[in-house]
Amino acid sequence: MAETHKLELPVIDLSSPDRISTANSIRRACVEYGFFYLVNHGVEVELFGRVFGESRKFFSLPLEEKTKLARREHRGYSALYDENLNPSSSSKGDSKESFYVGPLEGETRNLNQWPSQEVLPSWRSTMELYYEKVMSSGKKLISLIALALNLDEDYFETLGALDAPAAFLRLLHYPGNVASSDEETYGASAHSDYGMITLLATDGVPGLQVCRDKTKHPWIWEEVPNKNGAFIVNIGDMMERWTNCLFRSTFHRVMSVGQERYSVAFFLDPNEDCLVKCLESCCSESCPPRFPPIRSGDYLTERIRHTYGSY
Ligand SMILES: O=C(O)CCC(=O)C(=O)O
Ligand SMILES: [Fe+2]
Repeated sequence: MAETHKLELPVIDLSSPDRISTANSIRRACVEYGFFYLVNHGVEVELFGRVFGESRKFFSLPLEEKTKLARREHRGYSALYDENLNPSSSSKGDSKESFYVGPLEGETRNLNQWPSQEVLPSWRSTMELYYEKVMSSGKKLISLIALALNLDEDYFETLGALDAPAAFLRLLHYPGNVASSDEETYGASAHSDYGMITLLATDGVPGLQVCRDKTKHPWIWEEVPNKNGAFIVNIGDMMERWTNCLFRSTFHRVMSVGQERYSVAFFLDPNEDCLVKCLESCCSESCPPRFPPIRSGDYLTERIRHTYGSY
């Protein structure tokens, strides 16, 4: 792989007592990059270790064991090449396998699929704990994002966006040894995330790249190095729409570096019934709303259907 420039993303401290200055930094980061590192977020390094350990155990199971939990209702196992985020780039699909965990509360909680207790006894409790902890960091971050948008810090809460949020945990495994024939193989081909915000943890193996200006051709890709213990946070398309394109949902991809890689993404999306309407604080006479209001659930279902061919 040709040398790519390493991006120095802004670092946001979630526990800083100076919330106004933190909110200002978040605003700059979301306008300029759509990506930043989040530190002092409250999820312990030890828990990251356990989540990556359990993830490795699951993906090491025989394929027929994993296939018993094949993805249904956007929960469970999705095998290598199942997903093609960018159909125009490679016909084969992305060389990654993944596992989705959906909301742990509310009516849909029973749709989750779990590896059997006999095979992986600590798996479910580890993932549930991680889900809760990242959710709590994510909610704190969203109150700072509200401040960054010149809104009350509980704006999204009051709107109901954070009641039973449609948040999905996604464990990812890039085998790294997939023989690349004549076409380039992507771990994850170029895409932007669909939702509000994503909090990503990786095992430190490189490969994540962003394209800061998708309108400029040819696309220029820059590497996002891992930062130990930090989340890599990015803005999704729904948030871009909500902010009338003030915040960017930045294109990114994962290149295979010939090395196995694990990562864990947490897609924090609002309650399905939440209406996503361009925020007044992001609109003006010279910059009117660019999108009509849309129900969050309808928007996401449509996007997921487009990627997988079904929900
Ligand atoms: O694995 C990574 O580093 C990124 C994964 C990603 O972009 C995604 O699942 O949306
Ligand atoms: Fe992504």
